[in-house]
Amino acid sequence: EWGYSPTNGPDVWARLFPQAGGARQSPVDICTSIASSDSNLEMKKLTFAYESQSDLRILNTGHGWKVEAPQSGSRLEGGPLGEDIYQLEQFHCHWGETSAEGSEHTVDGRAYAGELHLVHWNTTKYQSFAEAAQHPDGLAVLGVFFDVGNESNDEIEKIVSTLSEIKFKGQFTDIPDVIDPTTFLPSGLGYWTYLGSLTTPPCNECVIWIVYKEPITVTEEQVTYH
Ligand SMILES: NS(=O)(=O)c1ccc2o/c(=N\O)[nH]c2c1
Ligand SMILES: [Zn+2]
Repeated sequence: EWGYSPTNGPDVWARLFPQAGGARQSPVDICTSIASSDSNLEMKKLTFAYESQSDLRILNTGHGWKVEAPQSGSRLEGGPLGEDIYQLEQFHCHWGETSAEGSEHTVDGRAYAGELHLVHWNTTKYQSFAEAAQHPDGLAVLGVFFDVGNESNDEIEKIVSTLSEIKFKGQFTDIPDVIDPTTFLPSGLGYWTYLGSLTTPPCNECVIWIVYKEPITVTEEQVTYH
């Protein structure tokens, strides 16, 4: 089973998952000095139409939590996504044992306490998430960094408050509340974008990454697993 230890971590993933050795692998370190601004991206604003989600299930993935949002009406389009419509499939987080680390992307070498990924797939061109994941423009993932501060994030609280019911990998439970994914987005909507991959096996090179520059604030408890 893949993981993050020296014997099963990213350096050996390519043995089992050949795409992990590819040319557009994520995550990356975002070097802000060489990131170029693209004027026509500003023209085609990134727009999202997120609906509040109910009847959501949360899964302990063994590396964090994942909330499935199948058949959700939440859509993403514009910006670097051309003319295609991308639909929210799931959102999940990556975090660490301390708030000093946990994010997958880093910014000028700096890691954040965690990172939320809102995973969308191209419903204009493909018939399923699995099919979309086989194509270079199949997925669009929004990355939002978590910064640790004094104010807790109410929407994240609705999620992490259920984790006590799914202590072990592979366990599911229902989220009783309604979740509004727009509340996960920072107020400043500036982002970096690049063509990359799934950050975990099978590491398919199918992701248009959109990483927001501004982190959202959560508390220490909300972003470290115990
Ligand atoms: N962490 S990530 O790049 O957002 C991501 C998104 C969807 C994924 O599906 C996966 N296996 O089926 N890995 C994976 C990683
Ligand atoms: Zn992820």
